[in-house]
Amino acid sequence: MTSGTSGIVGAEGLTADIIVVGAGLAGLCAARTLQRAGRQVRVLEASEHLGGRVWSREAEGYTIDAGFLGMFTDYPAARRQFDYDALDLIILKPSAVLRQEGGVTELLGDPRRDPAALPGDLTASALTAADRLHAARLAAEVLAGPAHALLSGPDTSTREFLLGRGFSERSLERFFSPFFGGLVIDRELKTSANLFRYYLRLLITGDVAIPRRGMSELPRQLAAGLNVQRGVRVHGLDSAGQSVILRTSAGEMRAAQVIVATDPPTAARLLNETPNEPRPVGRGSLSSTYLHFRAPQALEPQPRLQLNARPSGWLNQVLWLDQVFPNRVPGERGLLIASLWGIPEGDDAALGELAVAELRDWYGDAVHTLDLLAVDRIAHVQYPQPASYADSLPGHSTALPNVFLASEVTSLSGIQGALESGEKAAAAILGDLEVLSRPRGA
Ligand SMILES: Cc1cc2nc3c(=O)[nH]c(=O)nc-3n(C[C@H](O)[C@H](O)[C@H](O)COP(=O)(O)OP(=O)(O)OC[C@H]3O[C@@H](n4cnc5c(N)ncnc54)[C@H](O)[C@@H]3O)c2cc1C
Repeated sequence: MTSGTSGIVGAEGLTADIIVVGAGLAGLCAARTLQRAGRQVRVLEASEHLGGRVWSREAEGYTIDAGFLGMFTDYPAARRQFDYDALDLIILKPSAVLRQEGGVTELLGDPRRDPAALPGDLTASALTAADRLHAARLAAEVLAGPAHALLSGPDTSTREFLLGRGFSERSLERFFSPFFGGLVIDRELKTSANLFRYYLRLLITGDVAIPRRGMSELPRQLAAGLNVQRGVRVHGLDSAGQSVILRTSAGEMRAAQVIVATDPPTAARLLNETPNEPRPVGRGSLSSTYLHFRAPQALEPQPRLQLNARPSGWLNQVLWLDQVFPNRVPGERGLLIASLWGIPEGDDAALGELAVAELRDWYGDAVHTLDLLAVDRIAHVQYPQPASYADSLPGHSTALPNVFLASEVTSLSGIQGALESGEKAAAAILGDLEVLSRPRGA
């Protein structure tokens, strides 16, 4: 066999003891855990950047994240894996502006940490008086017991759960759909109610934060000291006795053990998943488009996330990043990120016009100053997590001998799920039962 262009072939013809396929958060977390346990690990990454879906780049002097991402500071796995001080986190305000029909704007949030949200919390048209009482009760309920316990037990859709709790249809349409639906890319609130309650808990007890220098700080911290080979795509895996052969764009490589840490659709292919698998790795994809606009100046001084609460149109969330990250903007300029539901057809210019047409309702003719800087069309942002999705999650062992899975798809779609899966895939190799028995979401 050949070892690949820069493979270091070990005594048994191995390129490395362990090869991790994919340098997203799951793969990097698994690789770091194994390397710290004394294993020889190599990470192969198809793209030229670290972090998979979590990364930032420079565009004409602006630092932009590939999409709008934030980390819940109370993710238990993030607390274990990251040095928060070194990440230099900027905490987003725990509130959001709801843009309702007819040009009405309503600020809602946690009044303890953002007192400006108090009047909206008390009077916003999105909530009835009864909704406010139900919300207070729900908040108290999710605070009882550990956060991860909210992920287990009987499940239903968020929509059914909220209606069952007495929340009004109006609150679902005008508040919960733009707020939680916008987060999980599911306007209809079909997503698991257990997941909703888990996220609600984390939002009450912690913050949403983004590193000052960009989301790339997360993978950079995990990857320090690791052997990561970029630009190497793995096309297939073959079992070979006690080892695994990897067919890659840089030739064949061989490892005693392999961790597949790609996005779920690719992982399903590499693991030769067949249809009707009871615990599928490929579970579909929710997609989204992100438009980055610059402007001579921000069109408003709002440092909070803005949620489009109108039930139609393409616009989902909007944030003026220059108000939160002045360091990412050259000079006194505006930088706006707008997310769209799905991936509309059309070239960049057409998508820019689509977003500007909807933003015109917010900012009037001043939208002519918006200049499209970059577009990210992301086919797999998350996988759908409907009611009871967790009943059929795959584990870390696979049908291929010596091949393990580290992926958000083993837990929940997000940074917690990715890190947790990296920890557990490594634990499966190391035989670390304590980590393996940690509950999902803990
Ligand atoms: C725009 C956006 C916003 C998000 N917002 C949030 C948020 O606010 N909070 C949150 O918690 N989560 C959020 N998420 C989800 C979160 O980013 C993911 O759940 C998490 O990063 C998944 O990590 P991963 O390592 O499992 O997969 P990935 O990040 O997909 O990493 C997989 C890696 O494998 C590589 N790869 C793929 N195929 C191959 C191959 N054949 N050979 C070699 N390498 C390969 C890829 O290039 C990639 O680097 C968001 C995601 C996106 C895209």
